[in-house]
Amino acid sequence: MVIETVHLSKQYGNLQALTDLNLSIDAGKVFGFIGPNGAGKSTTMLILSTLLEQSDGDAYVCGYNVRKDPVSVRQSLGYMPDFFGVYDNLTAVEYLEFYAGAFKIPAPKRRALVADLLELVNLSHKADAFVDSLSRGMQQRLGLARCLVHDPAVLILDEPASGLDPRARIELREIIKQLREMGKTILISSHILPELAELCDDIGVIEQGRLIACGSVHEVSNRDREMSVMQLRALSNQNTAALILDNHSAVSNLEEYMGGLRFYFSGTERQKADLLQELINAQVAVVYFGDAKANLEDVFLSITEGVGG
Ligand SMILES: Nc1ncnc2c1ncn2[C@@H]1O[C@H](COP(=O)(O)OP(=O)(O)OP(=O)(O)O)[C@@H](O)[C@H]1O
Repeated sequence: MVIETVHLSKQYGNLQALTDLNLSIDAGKVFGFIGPNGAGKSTTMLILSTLLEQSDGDAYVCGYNVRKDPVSVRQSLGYMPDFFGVYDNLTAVEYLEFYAGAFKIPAPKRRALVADLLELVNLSHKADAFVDSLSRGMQQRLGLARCLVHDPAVLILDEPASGLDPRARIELREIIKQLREMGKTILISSHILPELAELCDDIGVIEQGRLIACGSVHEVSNRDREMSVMQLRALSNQNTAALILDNHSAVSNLEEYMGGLRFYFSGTERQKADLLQELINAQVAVVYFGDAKANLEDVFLSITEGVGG
C-alpha cells in the first residue's frame, strides 16, 4: 500500500469537510478521485501532502505517517495543487533549477535533470521562455515537471486538467500515462470525469466528505443499483432495436448517441445476454453491444444523486 488513509477526518471550525475516509492505493496504480466542488478532494490531498493537519485518523504515504514523519513523506511525493504560482521573471529552466536546488539536487546534476524533465513534459522548445509567457497548458506541464524534480514514487495531482482546452488535456493525459508506465503511484482528482476512466485503475467517488463508492470503473459502475450505462450500434434496423430496448423492463434513459443508442441497464448478466439474443433474432445487425465507454459522468450522477439531500 503506497497511499493509505485510515478513518481520516477533518473539521474546519464547525464544518465537517472529511468524515472517516478510508482509502488504500497500491503501488503503481492510478487512482481517480471524483466529486463535486467542496466534496473534500483538496482537503484529502493537502493532508496527504503534509500541508494540512487532519482532525482525526491517520494517513500514510510509502508507509510514512504524515503527522509523525512529514519529511520522509515530502521526499516520497510530488504534489501539484489546483492553483500554483509561477515566478514570472524566471525562464522554464531557471524555474526547475530553482526547485531542484530546493530539493538539494547537487548543482552539477541539475542541468541534465532539468533537460530530461522538460523533454518528459514536451517543453524542451520552451526551455528559455519566461514562465509567464507560457500557455496555461504549458504552465500545467511545467508544474508537473516541478513535482518530479526529486523523482518521487507518488504523485498527487489536484485537478491538473482544469482550465485546459481539449488538446492541452490530451497532452497532459499522455504525460500522466507515461508517468504511470514509469511506475509512479498517482492520485488524481478531476471534474472531467470520462477522462479519468481511461487513465485510472480505480476510482473513488467522494461527496460531502464521505467516500460513497470505490473500486474499478467497472465495479463502481455496477455497484448498488446494478446499473450500467450501455451502448448499442447496429448497421441496420436500429429503429427495431430502439423499440425492443424501449419495451425492456431493465432499460431506461434510452437516447440516440453518436450514431447509435445509449441506455441505462439495470438487470442481470443473464438478462443482458437474452436482450442481445432478442436483438439478433429481430435481424438487428449489431456491431457493438456493451458498456458505454464514456460513462463515468452518468455513473457519478447516478451515485451521487440524493446523497446528503
Ligand atoms: N481553509 C478552509 N477553511 C474553512 N473551510 C474550508 C477550508 N478549505 C476548505 N474548506 C471547506 O471544506 C470543504 C471541502 O473542501 P475541499 O476544497 O477539500 O473540496 P474539493 O472537493 O477539493 O472541492 P473543489 O473541487 O472545489 O476544489 C468545503 O466545504 C470547503 O468550503
